[in-house]
Amino acid sequence: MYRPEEYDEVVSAEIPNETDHPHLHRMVVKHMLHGPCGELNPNNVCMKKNGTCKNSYPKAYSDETTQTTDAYPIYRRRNNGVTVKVRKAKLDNRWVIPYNAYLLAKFDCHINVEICSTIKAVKYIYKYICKGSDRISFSVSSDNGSSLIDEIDQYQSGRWVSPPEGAWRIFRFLMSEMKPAVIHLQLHLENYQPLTFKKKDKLANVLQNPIQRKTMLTEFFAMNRTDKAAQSLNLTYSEFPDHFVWVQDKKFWKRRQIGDSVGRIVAAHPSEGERYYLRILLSKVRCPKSFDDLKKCNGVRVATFREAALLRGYLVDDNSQRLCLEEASLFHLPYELRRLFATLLVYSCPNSPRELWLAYENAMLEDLLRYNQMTRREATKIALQQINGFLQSMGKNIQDFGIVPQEFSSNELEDQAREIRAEKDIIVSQEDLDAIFKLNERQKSAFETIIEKAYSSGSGAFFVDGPGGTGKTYLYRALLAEVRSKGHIALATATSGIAASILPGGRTAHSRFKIPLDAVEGSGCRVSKQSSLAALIRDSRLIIWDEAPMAKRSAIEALNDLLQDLMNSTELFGGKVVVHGGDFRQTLPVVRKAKNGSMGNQEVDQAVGHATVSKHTSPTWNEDFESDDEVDEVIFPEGKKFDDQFDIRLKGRCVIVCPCNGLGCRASPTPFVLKRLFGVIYFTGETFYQKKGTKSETLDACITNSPIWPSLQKLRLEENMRALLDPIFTEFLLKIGNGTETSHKNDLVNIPPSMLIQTHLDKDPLDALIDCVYPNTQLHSLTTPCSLNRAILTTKNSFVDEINEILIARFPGEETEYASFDETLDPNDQTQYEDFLHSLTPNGMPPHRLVLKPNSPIILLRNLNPTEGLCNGIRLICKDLKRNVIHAKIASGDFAGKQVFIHRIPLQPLSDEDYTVPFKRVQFPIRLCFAMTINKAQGQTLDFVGVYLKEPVFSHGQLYVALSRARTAKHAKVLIRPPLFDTPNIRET
Ligand SMILES: Nc1ncnc2c1ncn2[C@@H]1O[C@H](COP(=O)(O)OP(=O)(O)OP(=O)(O)O)[C@@H](O)[C@H]1O
Repeated sequence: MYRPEEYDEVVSAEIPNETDHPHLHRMVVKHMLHGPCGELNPNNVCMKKNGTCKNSYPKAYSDETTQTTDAYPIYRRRNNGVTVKVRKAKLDNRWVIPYNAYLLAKFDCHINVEICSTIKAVKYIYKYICKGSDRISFSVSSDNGSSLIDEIDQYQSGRWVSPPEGAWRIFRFLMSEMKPAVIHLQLHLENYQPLTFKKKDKLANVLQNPIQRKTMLTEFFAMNRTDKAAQSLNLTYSEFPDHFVWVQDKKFWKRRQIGDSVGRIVAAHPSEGERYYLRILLSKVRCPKSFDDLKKCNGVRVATFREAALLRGYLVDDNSQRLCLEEASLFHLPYELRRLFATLLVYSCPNSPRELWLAYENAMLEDLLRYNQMTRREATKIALQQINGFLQSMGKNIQDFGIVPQEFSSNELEDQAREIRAEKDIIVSQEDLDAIFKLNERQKSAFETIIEKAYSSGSGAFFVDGPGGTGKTYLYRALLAEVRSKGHIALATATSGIAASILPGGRTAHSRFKIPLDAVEGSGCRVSKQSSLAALIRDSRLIIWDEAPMAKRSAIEALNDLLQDLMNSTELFGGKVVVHGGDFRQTLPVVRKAKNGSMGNQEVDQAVGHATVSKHTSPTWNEDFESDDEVDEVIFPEGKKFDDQFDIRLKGRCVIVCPCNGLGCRASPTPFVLKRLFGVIYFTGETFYQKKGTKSETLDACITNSPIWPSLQKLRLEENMRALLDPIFTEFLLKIGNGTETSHKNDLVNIPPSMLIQTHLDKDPLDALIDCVYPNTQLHSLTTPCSLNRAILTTKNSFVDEINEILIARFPGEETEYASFDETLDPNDQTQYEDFLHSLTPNGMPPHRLVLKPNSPIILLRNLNPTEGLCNGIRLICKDLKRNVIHAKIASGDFAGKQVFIHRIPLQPLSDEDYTVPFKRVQFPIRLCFAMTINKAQGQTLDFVGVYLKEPVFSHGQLYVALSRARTAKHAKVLIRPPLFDTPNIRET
């Protein structure tokens, strides 16, 4: 479909090379170029009245192909100086029309090619096939300047059949083909199927003819009733065409022998009512035997498909908060019920909180009335105070929800001493007290330095730096135990919820000090000087902030300002003893590439780095990298000079650089991973992106750039305590961590063969890995929950899902399926994209189809209520799986053993995720966690670690994090797939 005047065909310099396209070897490849237009040829047919090309040629140069938010991608057009002459004009890469070299070479003719880069571009597949030069509008006019203009008369629509099309039509060749075939599955309510009949047919006969009444849907039900194969396959309606073929003339399904197809139930709009709800049921319910069967669930029969969808949990029930509390109240855990009520208020925004409170007031007061023998007023006051406490830890106040009865004044529900009492109530474990005497030399020296300051009432600001496993957490626990056991207050905080949950009484620093999540320079903590929190902070002897390198420096500076203000002192941190800690080696969250300049969520909204790099000074760019716009210059640590060996290897799109382990160099994040800088390997994470367009903000973001940084006393831990039992393994880990392990071409490092799963055995290697990590005895022990201190770690969420699916199928017990309700933000998109949205599992979101069994391990994906242990990354064991609430037990960290309720919440993909259809998913914020990503495992010590490398790790740092979760080499197994010869990062010796 082209117009010869518009496009030219030339042999261009951009012939794909042999490595990219081995099949093109020695073929002459022609490329299509847009004919010269604009200044080069103002009369070209593509020119619009305003003097621009209607196809926007010449396009801009671009180093890489990138996907844009609208339909077309921006293709790679490198400014490599190569030009070709076309009709006397010199054209370069900006004029090349998207092409496929193979097709051009094979058919030797013009063939336009576009990449359908987004779901919104799919329409082009259909549009381009149906549109074209065979239909035109044309006008006939004479040159004699006749004044009468009759547009209707003049304009005609004509159809032009070209000779090739004529030939194809005469010979009945296929004009287009679609593979695999998409089968449109009929959708109709009972007895509402369309009937076709001829004029002369008698209606009574038509109605009585059983064949006439048959449709794909009625026969799908019939097959499920009668056909053994259909029953054992247990399929949904959309899956049915994968295994059966519809015979249209005889109207029956027969077993598929060859080929494949995709089943799509025809769309129904929510406004169609029952037909829409029938479609929801048909897309989810397996092996339904009749319309009536769809209306039954757990022995209950309802009257409508809507009710059935609600009953099965496929729709958000207006009543869902009530049902959730109803189900949770059956467990008689009133304290937990109060916490659940508070999270429901915050996350599910009920229409009438007061009615909800009144309906479940009795259940929520049960323990206070029965065991504490309080009056009803006293019990209500305590319950509301507690609920207010939960709400306040989530940044809300009970007064915002209108549930407080009039007889209570607002002051009455503010428990002034709550903060201090809660801190004093923290139980110091014997284990932590014993740790004080088990500290190694470095830990002991750090411990004494810090404690000496804490007891002398002198000021002290520290940074505890040590590779993973050197006992930083162990040291913090010993410090907390020492101070608390003497009756003093010690505040334990961390940047992320999961790190906070490992510390006794740990809270995220943001929630503890009320630091705004989007803290920018000068933004203050929201703590009033008269509040109980202010009193608590003033009273504290010690403040610990773990994972400080992951926090923005503005947050740490905000704490400094807060303490100076509360203590009326200009000393650093108001003269308090504050211990920061962390490990610059591990994979660190970095600022993501955010659309519209907005930041990602708190946990990924970080940036740490220690050098910036400029395009002109960088000797070797890895061409695979996305973009280098953000980089201006290299700032090296003092005394270090640029080294010719300096190799910038850009893996993924990551940002962490650490030339000096965070001690002393200038820090500034860049969108690159710098490797081998001054003989040290630097690390990066999987999916961290540089936020675009706000470089200066990001450069400023990290702790090492703060004026506070030089004043922090650095305490170093060196001995790896996690792997103490296996010194050879420890040494190997440290070498990987420090980048001194011998690496080969493409940064390959050798993994000791004893740690590898053999891939040449008869057994499927993934099965072998699974068996190592979860031997049958572990998986099938119904009495004790599956051991959670084991995990398979891998690089991507898609691999995590693959392993979780295998393991949940093997796990004993009856499965419960929770389907999410996915809603497009634009209601008009709902019908079109609903099925597509179900297929997505964006980063940090639960899947559409969540399959769980009692005792299966899960991981929480949101900070529901960190103060109560419900933080992002915490692992739990499912106990009871109710329709609207999951009763679970916290399995790790300081809150291990605590029973909690989890409810559905609305979740949206992070704003920086590139989803063309913005949507909201209502689902339980959890995932299975037999397997998890390496990044999620950071900071945890595991009894057994399986590392599944379906693709190479993104960096040695990631490998280091994965392996260092184990204590000995015996407790870590690595499966490298595919076999290693061409895997870039890891190889077997
Ligand atoms: N002095 C010690 N004596 C005995 N065991 C120790 C000691 N120090 C640390 N450990 C143990 O070593 C393991 C790793 O320690 P810890 O988790 O404190 O390290 P970390 O530096 O915080 O690691 P990461 O940075 O990976 O979170 C833990 O199992 C801990 O109990």
